[in-house]
Amino acid sequence: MKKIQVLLKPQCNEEIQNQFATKFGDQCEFTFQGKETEDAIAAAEVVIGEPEEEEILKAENLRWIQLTWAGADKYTKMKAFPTGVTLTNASGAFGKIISEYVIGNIIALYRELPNYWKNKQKHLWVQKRSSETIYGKNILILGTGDIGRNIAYRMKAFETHVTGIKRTAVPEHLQQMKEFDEVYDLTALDQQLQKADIVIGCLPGTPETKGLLNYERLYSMKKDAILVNVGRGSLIPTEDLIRVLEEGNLKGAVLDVFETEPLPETSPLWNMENVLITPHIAGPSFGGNAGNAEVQAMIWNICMENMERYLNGKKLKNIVRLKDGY
Ligand SMILES: NC(=O)C1=CN([C@@H]2O[C@H](COP(=O)(O)OP(=O)(O)OC[C@H]3O[C@@H](n4cnc5c(N)ncnc54)[C@H](O)[C@@H]3O)[C@@H](O)[C@H]2O)C=CC1
Ligand SMILES: O=C(O)C(=O)COP(=O)(O)O
Repeated sequence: MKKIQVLLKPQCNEEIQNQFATKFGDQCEFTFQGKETEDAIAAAEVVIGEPEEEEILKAENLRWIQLTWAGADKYTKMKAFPTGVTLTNASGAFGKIISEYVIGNIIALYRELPNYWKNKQKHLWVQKRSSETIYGKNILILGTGDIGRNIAYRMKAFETHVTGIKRTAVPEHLQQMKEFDEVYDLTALDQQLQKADIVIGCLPGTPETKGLLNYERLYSMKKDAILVNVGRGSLIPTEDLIRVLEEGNLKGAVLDVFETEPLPETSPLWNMENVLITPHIAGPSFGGNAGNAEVQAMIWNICMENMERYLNGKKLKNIVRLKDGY
């Protein structure tokens, strides 16, 4: 029997390589990271990881790409994504780590911790009056997927009121999604934005989410509200956010993702004391930074479960719908 050619793009230690070989070696031949030749790319039926656009176009036998990221926008935006190739993502692996990032940064902003970090460097003992709590706040979470639910679940421990916004009409059973106090579809966004103390974006980058939090919507938020974005930067037009912050119409922001990444050196956001910025590290996979062992284990589990499904002709999990970009 001819073996299925599988290209594994992310860094993949010996243990993982052995697991793939032991589980699937009878049916598959693997090319691991760093060993990918032109021939291996052309022959690949399956790619696990994030192939470059030109690799996808060269892979004439390609049937399935299993991303190790949750965000699929790099691929759904491709003009010539080959028909007949199934795209699946790694949603399910990032919720826990990102929710810790979100809560930690909200507390840092509320208690003005960066100010104390600066003072520490100067050996300065200066007490400020910033003592805002998460307790009792209205939290609005845009996107009720893995990340949104994990944030909601943890926010409940702070005795908050948590509202979720999802894409489509809310069936009755979802109106009672246990992590949320309330769940609405997108038509409720404008009304809910006005009530929230903390708005958290954990939406995929799609044509529908692009520019959703525009100037008018940001302006409609409470003046002492804060905004967090850990989904995709395309949700918030940067110029609109800068304007609303410069006008003092938002208390502050926690931003891990941006319309343009890296965030340009000249962006006024860098100089704003009430804006916390990180360079797209909230939910690390195998990218530029070293990553987190638990997250990576969850990603490999998703990949291996789907590999098993693929080989057994079962429906894959986490299929990304190319037509609406998510
Ligand atoms: N900052 C970082 O390091 C990371 C960012 N991400 C981003 O976070 C996004 C979400 O990740 P997961 O929660 O794992 O994905 P998920 O697929 O589990 O959840 C996405 C949620 O967004 C909702 N949604 C989609 N389009 C919508 C719309 N137009 N309006 C309202 N709701 C909509 C869906 O209903 C779903 O509940 C990813 O697509 C990715 O872009 C993911 C991992 C790391
Ligand atoms: O999974 C995603 O969508 C991410 O944004 C993860 O990004 P990273 O792997 O840290 O480059």
